[in-house]
Amino acid sequence: MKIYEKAPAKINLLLDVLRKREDGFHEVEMIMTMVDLADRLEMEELPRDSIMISSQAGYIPLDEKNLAFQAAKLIKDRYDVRKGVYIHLDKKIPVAAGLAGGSSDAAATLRGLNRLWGLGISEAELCVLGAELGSDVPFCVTGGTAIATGRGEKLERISNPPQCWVVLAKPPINVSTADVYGKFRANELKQHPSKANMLNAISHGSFTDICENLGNVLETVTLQLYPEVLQLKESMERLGADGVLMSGSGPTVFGLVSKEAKVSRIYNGLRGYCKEVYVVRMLT
Ligand SMILES: C[C@](O)(CO)[C@H](O)COP(=O)(O)OP(=O)(O)OC[C@H]1O[C@@H](n2ccc(N)nc2=O)[C@H](O)[C@@H]1O
Ligand SMILES: Nc1ncnc2c1ncn2[C@@H]1O[C@H](COP(=O)(O)OP(=O)(O)OP(=O)(O)O)[C@@H](O)[C@H]1O
Repeated sequence: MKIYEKAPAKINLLLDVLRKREDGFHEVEMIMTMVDLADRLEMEELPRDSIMISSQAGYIPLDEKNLAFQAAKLIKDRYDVRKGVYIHLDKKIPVAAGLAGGSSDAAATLRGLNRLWGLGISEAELCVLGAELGSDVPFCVTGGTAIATGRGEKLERISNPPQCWVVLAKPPINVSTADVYGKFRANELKQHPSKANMLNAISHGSFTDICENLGNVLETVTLQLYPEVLQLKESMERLGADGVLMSGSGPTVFGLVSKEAKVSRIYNGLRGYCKEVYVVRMLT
């Protein structure tokens, strides 16, 4: 039997860091949602007890370093499954982009193998397993729109923001999440984004207020390290996006756009100097 799972990319509408914890992670407050740029995973049982990964993307690891491999191994070990699986990853989400591509593949693997092997694991338990693989994985298991706290693994589901266009642009640089958190200084922060205002905007379905209250404190690090990310933000604003923010630790910048008529102008303007530009919809 073959099964398929979609692994969508996430964006952070709000990302605040409260403090560094004793375990080295940071206590965060985030509001996350999904967009319809997605990897596609195909999973098929193997006649022997092993995990095999393939992908059309030549630039990701296909061994135990792959997050989908790690997810398959975790679920096999924890539930004592003595079966093998072949997983093909059709990568569409850019890698190391701040869009949780690897985390979403891991989450899709957990959901898919739960189905393929009929394990009957609850979504809450899949999230607990996911947290062992990475801070963004639990949110990728549930999807939707959520407030994420703790190191990102504690989730509270909220209503989806109103539908809009999302233009994603990734400059050709690789940003390490660990490096960005490592350089972040909470005590030097002048302003925190307002979670209350963003929640109010989402609950009222106010696109304008959502755009006004976007905020990501990790921009203080990534924009300093990589001025091209700041330039990309400025270009997107100049080209007419309604709200612009860096996603996660970057370097991808997203622009929220309400009117379809504006989208092609922004896309064409960015494509002049940025090769990786995507126009997608919010997943609602
Ligand atoms: C930037 C975000 O993508 C926003 O959604 C996440 O906070 C990061 O999620 P992630 O990539 O799944 O992160 P993990 O794989 O768990 O951690 C990578 C590294 O980022 C740092 N890290 C991550 C999450 C967190 N709350 N505090 C941290 O300090 C740690 O140094 C960790 O070693
Ligand atoms: N299935 C996978 N897809 C993409 N990258 C993977 C995968 N498995 C492991 N990796 C490795 O993980 C690293 C981060 O890739 P990923 O695309 O998940 O980053 P990201 O979008 O910045 O994630 P996040 O937003 O959660 O920080 C890369 O160095 C990549 O080689």
